[in-house]
Amino acid sequence: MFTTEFLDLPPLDSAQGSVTLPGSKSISNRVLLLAALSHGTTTIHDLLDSDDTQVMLAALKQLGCHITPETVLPGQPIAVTGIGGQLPADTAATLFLGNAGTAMRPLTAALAVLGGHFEMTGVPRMYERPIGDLVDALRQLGCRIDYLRDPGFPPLKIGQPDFSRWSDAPIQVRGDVSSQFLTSLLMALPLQATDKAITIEVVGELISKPYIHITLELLARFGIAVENDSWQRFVIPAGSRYRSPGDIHVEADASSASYFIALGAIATGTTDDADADNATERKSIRILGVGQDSIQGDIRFIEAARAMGAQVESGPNWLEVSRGNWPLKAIDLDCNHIPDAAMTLGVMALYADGTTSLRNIASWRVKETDRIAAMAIELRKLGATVEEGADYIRITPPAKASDWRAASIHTYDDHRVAMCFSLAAFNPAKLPVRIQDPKCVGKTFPDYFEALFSVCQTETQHIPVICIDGPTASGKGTIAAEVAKALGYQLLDSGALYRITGLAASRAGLALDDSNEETIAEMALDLPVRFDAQQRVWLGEEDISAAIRSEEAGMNASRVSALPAVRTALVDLQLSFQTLPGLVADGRDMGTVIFPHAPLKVYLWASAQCRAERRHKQLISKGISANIATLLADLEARDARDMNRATAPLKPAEDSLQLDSSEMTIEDVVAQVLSWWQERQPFGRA
Ligand SMILES: Nc1ncnc2c1ncn2[C@@H]1O[C@H](COP(=O)(O)OP(=O)(O)OP(=O)(O)O)[C@@H](O)[C@H]1O
Ligand SMILES: Nc1ccn([C@@H]2O[C@H](COP(=O)(O)O)[C@@H](O)[C@H]2O)c(=O)n1
Repeated sequence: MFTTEFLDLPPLDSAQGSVTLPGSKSISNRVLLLAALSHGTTTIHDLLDSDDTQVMLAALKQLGCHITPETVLPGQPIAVTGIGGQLPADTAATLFLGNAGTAMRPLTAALAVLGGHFEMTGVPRMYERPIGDLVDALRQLGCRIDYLRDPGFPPLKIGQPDFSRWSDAPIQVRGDVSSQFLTSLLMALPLQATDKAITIEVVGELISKPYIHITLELLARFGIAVENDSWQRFVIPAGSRYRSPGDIHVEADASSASYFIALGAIATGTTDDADADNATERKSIRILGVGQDSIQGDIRFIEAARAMGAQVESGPNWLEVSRGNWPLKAIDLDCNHIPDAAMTLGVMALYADGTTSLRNIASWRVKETDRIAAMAIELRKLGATVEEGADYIRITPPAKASDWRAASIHTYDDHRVAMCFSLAAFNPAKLPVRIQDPKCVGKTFPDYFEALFSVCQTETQHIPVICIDGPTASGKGTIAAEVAKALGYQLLDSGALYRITGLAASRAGLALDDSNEETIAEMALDLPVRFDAQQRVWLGEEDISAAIRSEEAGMNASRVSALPAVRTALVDLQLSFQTLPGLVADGRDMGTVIFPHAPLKVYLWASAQCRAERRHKQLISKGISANIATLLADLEARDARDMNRATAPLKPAEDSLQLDSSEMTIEDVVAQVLSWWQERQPFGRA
């Protein structure tokens, strides 16, 4: 997951490949709660690991459920042993539910029926999301719920219910604000329907019926067969008792699929596809984990995408999408049946041939943010003309490529805003798009951007590179790593490649001079080298991170790096690091030879004395004894060799910015490089 302040998406060209989507949030949190309320142990496969499921899991643990393993581990099922329909008397807890509506509302209902003493808390936005209709419904039954701040909104205090006041009358709940209120009642009331049936009556038109469909399907899997009378009355039968189904699989998130369906519709061809008949390969995006058998309502996003021009094929749990009509066709659609996925249509509208109207979306206003307002503001930033109303949005795309704007998208702590606006990076003006606070995707799809980049292609020249060159111990490696971290970019420590080559050659007993130039170059071409996520360096199965960092390894690197054939052998490997979303490369010739067109080149230096002192401190801190005078002599020798060799000598690129870091702290240097970088972006300062 990208945890940077912002993520800059370079202009993207096309997309092709296959993605496996994470589990559905709606199904994951429902299954977790149902498993928790059941008798027995439920083994849940493919559970989503996200902010919202994490708060649910934490709450269930607080309520005494046994959960193994304690956190969701990739590829591993999670086992939840339920409380069997009742909590120990006087259970008390304060539950923090973040901004997870799928945790706050159903848990409130279940705990209000079970009884105990609870405080239901969350993030500030949760305290702006209505819950009054659910509380009113539960109070009809005799549940005790108080508002701790504003009436109608969390935080809430839950006490011991008094069901004696309930006359068996149907429980009434509004259906036109959020379907989560009805879902919450449907999941909580079986706990009370042990002796007699309970009827729920919906007041007003029920919105988002597909989400109720998911709830009913899952209730059936846990032994509760609710009678659905035309979506207006729901009867929970007498004798209801939650029973674990044993194993249950969570299907992939159909709302998350919408971004990749849109990607297929927008980006699997290019506008330059003049001679499609001769195209040898039909590009497509294959989506794994969800398909035509999905129980999720948002799977009907496919119909809307087809109406706009997407070509979609499907199987039970897969979809394959490619571009059909181009530009996309503008549509006018009642989106009540796909409230979440419909946001994606808002961004697809940027690529349409006219004005797209998305109607009946009032529920957008009470989601993670006011989504109608958010979409309108951000789409306008990109150059679209937008009209918004209480329950609709109308989007007219920029008239021509030059009307598009490079925008910094505010994401309102709303995962869906972040994900759908990433699709604006395919704009015909080839402008980058900045996504602020990209980690908000953690709510449902923590690795969304990684998945996106894995299937997107763009011209190499569009993938930005920041070069940091300079003499030894000037701080290049340290600064490059920090800058890459701040921007979410890849990191190339090119010196490590020469160090590895030097190590491998000296281990092979070769003299590191031109008598072995070709042999060492061949070794460099075939190095089984790998950098892992912890920045460790592997040569085959051996972790050589420490071995290549000695002063001797640095000197050996300097020797092999003076051999032109070795330098040539390592070029392709270095170029291969230039991948989405961008690269920070440190070395001696990054700006002069390897990435001559890089948009920012920094030549970082410091006085020799200062560098010798820094290296001395660095070695001492690692427990390696060192002597400043010797270090100074060694680094001056290394500088001389690096600067005076015939091929790719160390020197500032003509268009580089020089930075003397002798009197600067690491933080100062990082800030300076980032500030230079910002100055080159079209978004202005973040
Ligand atoms: N501006 C700075 N102020 C103080 N110390 C610094 C500064 N920049 C880097 N250092 C420290 O100097 C030491 C050397 O830095 P680093 O290893 O990043 O240099 P380098 O240029 O990559 O060296 P080499 O080319 O030998 O790999 C590290 O201990 C680092 O923490
Ligand atoms: N682009 C580069 C990077 C490094 N070298 C040579 O490797 C030596 C070790 O590099 P470090 O950055 O890890 O210290 C260095 O002294 C250079 O001789 C290079 O030539 N080109």
